[in-house]
Amino acid sequence: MKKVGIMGGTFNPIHNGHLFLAEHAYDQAKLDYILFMPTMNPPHKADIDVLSAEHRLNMVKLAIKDNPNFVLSDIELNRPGITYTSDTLKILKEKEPDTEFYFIVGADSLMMMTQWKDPQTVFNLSILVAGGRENYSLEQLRKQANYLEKTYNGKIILLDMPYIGISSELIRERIAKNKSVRYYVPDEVLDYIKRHNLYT
Ligand SMILES: Nc1ncnc2c1ncn2[C@@H]1O[C@H](COP(=O)(O)OP(=O)(O)OP(=O)(O)O)[C@@H](O)[C@H]1O
Ligand SMILES: O=C(O)c1ccc[n+]([C@@H]2O[C@H](COP(=O)([O-])O)[C@@H](O)[C@H]2O)c1
Repeated sequence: MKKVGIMGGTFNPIHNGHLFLAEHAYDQAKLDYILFMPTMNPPHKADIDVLSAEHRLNMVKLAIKDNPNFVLSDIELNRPGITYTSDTLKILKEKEPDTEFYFIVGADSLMMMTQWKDPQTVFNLSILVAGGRENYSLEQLRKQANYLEKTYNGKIILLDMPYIGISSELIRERIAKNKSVRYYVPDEVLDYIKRHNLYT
């Protein structure tokens, strides 16, 4: 059975923490490849002024272009309205019923999952792969993973990986303060941000 990862995110902008998480998921869940899937109208971020989908998409393309295991998916960008993961998984599963999907998240997303739309469908149609993030202890993650597995009869793989203290918010703040974000994002993403004068 084909095993396909989904790395969903607002990617405002994509950064090395996302790539690091995806690489560990690829390796530890033994995935065939990973779809990088930028959201159009991210749930829970509707009130935040998010950069245009075009810029976010272009930066994702640049960040993953050298890795043949990372593939861009624009299916959430082509859907109007708020894009919920349960709906996306239904579409993907209908197209490829024999593929096993692995939805990749960081700790903050895992902690919020009971508030997602229709988490039961997410667990029915995918295996969750979760990586740690600073501010969340392994103990907290294990507890949440156990709770979700029991409540939704789901499966969660907790990744063994070092925590990377990078967030898109931190990058936006640093750029606004004229601080370097070199090595926070791939060099080509950095060039793109500078060329288009983003987040200043
Ligand atoms: N440094 C990181 N380590 C592990 N997971 C991460 C990291 N950064 C982001 N993620 C995960 O990647 C997914 C997409 O994240 P998103 O695009 O919202 O980035 P973010 O850095 O959390 O953004 P923001 O700071 O704007 O909230 C989420 O599931 C998030 O938990
Ligand atoms: O479906 C939901 O209700 C839902 C709620 C919050 C987040 N998500 C998904 O989780 C991924 C990470 O979200 P975010 O907001 O941290 O970028 C992204 O693919 C979102 O579409 C999904």
